[in-house]
Amino acid sequence: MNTGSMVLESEKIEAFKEGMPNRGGDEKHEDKRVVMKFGGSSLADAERIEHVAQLIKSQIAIGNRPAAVICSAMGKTTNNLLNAGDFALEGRVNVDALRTLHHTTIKEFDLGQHVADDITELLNELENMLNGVKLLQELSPRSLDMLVSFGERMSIRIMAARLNQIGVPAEAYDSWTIGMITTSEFGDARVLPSSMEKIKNTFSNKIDPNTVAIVTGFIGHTESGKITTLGRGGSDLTATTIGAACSLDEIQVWKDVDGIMSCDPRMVRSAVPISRVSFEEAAELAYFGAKVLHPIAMMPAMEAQIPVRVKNSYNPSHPGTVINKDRDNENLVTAITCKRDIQLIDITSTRMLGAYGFLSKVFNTFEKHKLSVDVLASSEVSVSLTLDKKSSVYKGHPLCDDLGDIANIDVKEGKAIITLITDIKRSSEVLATVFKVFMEKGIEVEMLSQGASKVNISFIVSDSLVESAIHSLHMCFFEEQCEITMPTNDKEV
Ligand SMILES: Nc1ncnc2c1ncn2[C@@H]1O[C@H](COP(=O)(O)OP(=O)(O)O)[C@@H](O)[C@H]1O
Ligand SMILES: N[C@@H](CC(=O)OP(=O)(O)O)C(=O)O
Repeated sequence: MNTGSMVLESEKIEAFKEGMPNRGGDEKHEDKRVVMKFGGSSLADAERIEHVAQLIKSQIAIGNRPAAVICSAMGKTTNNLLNAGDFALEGRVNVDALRTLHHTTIKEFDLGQHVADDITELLNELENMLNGVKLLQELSPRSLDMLVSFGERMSIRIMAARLNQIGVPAEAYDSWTIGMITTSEFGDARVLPSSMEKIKNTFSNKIDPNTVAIVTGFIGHTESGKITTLGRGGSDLTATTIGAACSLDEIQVWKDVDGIMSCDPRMVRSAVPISRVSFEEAAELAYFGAKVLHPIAMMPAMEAQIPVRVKNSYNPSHPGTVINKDRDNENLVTAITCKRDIQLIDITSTRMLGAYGFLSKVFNTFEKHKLSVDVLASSEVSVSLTLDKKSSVYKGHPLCDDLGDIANIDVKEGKAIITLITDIKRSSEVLATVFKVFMEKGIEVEMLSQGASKVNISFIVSDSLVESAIHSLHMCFFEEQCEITMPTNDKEV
């Protein structure tokens, strides 16, 4: 694809500004001020970037005006940067694939020498850094954050240049230059509350409201200027933080699906989009496997009471899913999700300690080893819990040594968590229906937990049964509306 003419033409931009809605004057304006976020899959190559750029332009034309557009790194760039770090530790430094991806995109659009020079400078800096890693044989969490930051720093420059080229005034900003300041927990930093005021001031006083700020998702700075990341998938959090700081009308997360679906559409082809969910439901869905949105990303929007809309960049006229304060859904079940290949750990007290001492020792030990538990069920003398792949416990793991004197530990592999986001006031109906389906399909439930957050019910089953279980549940709750026979109260008959 060659887009032909290049260079930001100021007349084109002026003409576009004039055509822009909400441009001052006496008319009544009904524009929506929004933040738009585009993930790596929407920015995978020149063709996708072009699609997003044209989409932004056409959205502006209909009054959907982005104060900021948050971009993730192109395609699988973050993973490729992490791999490049591992290779450097093994003595190999090679950024050829990243050079090719970014420079090919620049050439396809004919974005000009200064954009090419900016990207070359970043790639050279990256290469120097990898040579340092190779030499020092060290890649600390702080260095890893700097390493992966190059992905977003390159993608925003390309996106801003392409927007300017098609007549949408845009400027690229590394997030710290607009006030995104974080804690120094490298790899999983938190946005500092003081960022809100800083971001608000930047947008009110420093950024021309007629210019779209193209901002790096996922990355920030500590107060002392070290680059940090907000955890994988953290660009959603950048978007909600900016939306909340600037009190925008809506936070839009653009994907390749018609919103949050009743189930992962890659697993269940008949999955349907959900029109509305609450923040709480969306957070639980994300936490329990539907990787549509980063779970922590909901917080700023929830606190500022700003709706988040998940939209499809390939079907922009579809309203998508609105995530808002309250549950507004008649369905018994809002969505079904699963987390696969997890461990189920049974910890049974050898009765050396009373119930209180036993539970506190178990939880303290998990905390000590930084093992994060997803689902838990307990009795006075035993605790069953699940751990995901990232934090699995193996034979001889220090956790087993630490708990060995008070408990027997049984680790079961190959399990899956199926989570139903439901109207918890109707949990008996949900449970009756689920067990009817599972009995018909011969699916054994190994553990069950009803979340205290009041919107989810989780079932632990063998991973080999998960697809059949999910298909049957989806069919029942979303396709056939299967009948449940509730017990009647007619004992005297
Ligand atoms: N419940 C769900 N609703 C919508 N999409 C889902 C769901 N579960 C999994 N997905 C998958 O998530 C994908 C979008 O997430 P992702 O690829 O991480 O987006 P991006 O890189 O654009 O941020 C969709 O293409 C879809 O296949
Ligand atoms: N690029 C980062 C941040 C991010 O949010 O990406 P995406 O929006 O593609 O999930 C990552 O891969 O984790």
